[in-house]
Amino acid sequence: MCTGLSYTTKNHYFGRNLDLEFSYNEKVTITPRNFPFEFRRVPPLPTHHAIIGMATTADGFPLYYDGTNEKGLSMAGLNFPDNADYKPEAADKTNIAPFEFIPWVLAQFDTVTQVETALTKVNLVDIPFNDDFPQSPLHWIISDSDRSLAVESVRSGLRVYDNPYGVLTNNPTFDIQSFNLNNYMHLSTNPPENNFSDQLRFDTYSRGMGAIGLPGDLSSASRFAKAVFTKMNSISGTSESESLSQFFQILGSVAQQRGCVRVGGEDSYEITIYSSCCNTDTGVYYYTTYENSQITGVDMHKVDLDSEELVDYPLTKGQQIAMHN
Ligand SMILES: C[C@H](CCC(=O)NCCS(=O)(=O)O)[C@H]1CC[C@H]2[C@@H]3[C@H](O)C[C@@H]4C[C@H](O)CC[C@]4(C)[C@H]3C[C@H](O)[C@]12C
Repeated sequence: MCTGLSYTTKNHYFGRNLDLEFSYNEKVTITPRNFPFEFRRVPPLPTHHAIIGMATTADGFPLYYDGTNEKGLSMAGLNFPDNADYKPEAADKTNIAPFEFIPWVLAQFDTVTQVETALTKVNLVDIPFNDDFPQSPLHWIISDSDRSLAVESVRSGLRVYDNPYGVLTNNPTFDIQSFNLNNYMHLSTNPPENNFSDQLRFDTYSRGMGAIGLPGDLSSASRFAKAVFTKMNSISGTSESESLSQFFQILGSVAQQRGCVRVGGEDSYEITIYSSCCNTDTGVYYYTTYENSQITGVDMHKVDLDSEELVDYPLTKGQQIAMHN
């Protein structure tokens, strides 16, 4: 399971939790403007926008999980098992393989609205990267500082939804996730009032009772409701420290602790492998990992963005403890 998030204070921030039981050796990866992007079915992009994000590089190609370009456009792929349905090549369409989708979008577009127009021609074609990296069932959140989309290639075709929450988790499809929120409209950040019966007296014995009923389990439908509630009610100052802290707190509200979600075998548990938060205005990509609560940052503008070579930074994974004595 995963959770993607877009959040605006003075600057715009975009990131995600990556929840999985193993790692593909992902690194913070910068693709500079002259890295030659080649695609399977559409023309290459020898020059393009620079990108920073989390990726596994294979055969020299950056397989992005999430990323932001130098114009502030961002995109993340999240698991979408049994619903993702990629198509055969179509002659009248722009045929993009799923693993190319993030690079193809971030390489050339500046805004969500531009992407939305381009998506009317896009066909997510069923071409895997190679035998070592078979097809992933994904859907995507695409955001800028103004708006977000959810993009899903399902049996009935490519579905592009306006995403007013700036949140994406996993199954079910985005229309059902949105509909489910109707069940939570009674939740409040204020103390509850007695609508139960005027013949009974109740005691608001604890703070937070207005949101009793907000799910706390780790299923994707529950994480969606929880992340939307937390984000929509989120209040923070506008400094970098306050904004970043709030962003990681929202992601923390739906993080996965080892032991709570068993997958497959005896000792296999899904955990939040990393949480990321990119300041999309400054191009600084911040992350924490399961065992490294200290925020680590990479500034895309500190490398030569006109070069042709990928630059990557292995994750700092152990705790960085600041001792007082
Ligand atoms: C599984 C990851 C999403 C996290 C998530 O939702 N996990 C929940 C798993 S489950 O529902 O509970 O089973 C996704 C996000 C990005 C994906 C990766 C990126 O798409 C980049 C490449 C793409 C290649 O086709 C496959 C390997 C891969 C390296 C992908 C592996 C995997 O599918 C990733 C890492």
